[in-house]
Amino acid sequence: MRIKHRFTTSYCQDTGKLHKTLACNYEECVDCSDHSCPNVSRSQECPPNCKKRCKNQLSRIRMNTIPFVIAETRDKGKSLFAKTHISKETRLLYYAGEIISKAESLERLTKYEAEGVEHNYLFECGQFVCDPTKYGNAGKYANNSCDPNLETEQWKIHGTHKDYRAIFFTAVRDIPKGDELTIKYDFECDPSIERKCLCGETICTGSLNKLPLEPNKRSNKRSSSGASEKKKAKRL
Ligand SMILES: C[S@@+](CC[C@H](N)C(=O)[O-])C[C@H]1O[C@@H](n2cnc3c(N)ncnc32)[C@H](O)[C@@H]1O
Repeated sequence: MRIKHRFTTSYCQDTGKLHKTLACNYEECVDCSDHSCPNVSRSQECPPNCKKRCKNQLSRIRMNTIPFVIAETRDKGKSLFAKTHISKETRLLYYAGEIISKAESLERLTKYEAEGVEHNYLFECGQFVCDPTKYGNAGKYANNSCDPNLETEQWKIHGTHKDYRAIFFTAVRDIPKGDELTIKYDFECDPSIERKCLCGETICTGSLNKLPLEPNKRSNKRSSSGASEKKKAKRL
């Protein structure tokens, strides 16, 4: 998997707005792999000059072996499949593509539609949008499921725009070899446009769009400002 991360001119013209993380020097933190690290607990990457054993170097770490392959499905185009057993909590992928403004993403959506591009790859990344349609990595082939085995997390990345959030795919359960790797899209778009979900799960909602919650299923839980809260990413 080669990561091609392109930043267009709309991105980060003002270097004063870069996100700079401080190195973690908390005594309780051993290797920045859990919430004893203040950066991990704020969902932000440590800087390159953090402690020697720092494991919170998300955008810089490369996997030795890629545990998935890209293959055709029967009715949903291409998808990702586990090449080996994947353990719960394995961070699999950094969603890479051109980083563009939200305004430009709307223009591109119209353009792609006119060009007959069959699939939508745009992903909201904080105040920006990641567009891997032409330049990106394997992340673009993750299909939707109503019972996904990957979750999407948003992280602040050292040295990128302060309002940009990188999207990572992480296994939410053990995934057997051969299983399709899926995320939940919750497309935020015109609800009058029907996007039929073909995930085949028994709990399938039938739609790729974000559906309004039924009143009795609404959670009373408030989003705390708790730093350890994982932030879900959004599809466009
Ligand atoms: C990010 S792409 C995924 C890769 C895509 N299958 C391909 O071949 O390039 C998203 C698109 O895949 C299709 N797709 C993904 N999951 C689907 C599902 N559960 N049911 C129907 N179509 C799906 C839709 O066309 C959607 O716009």
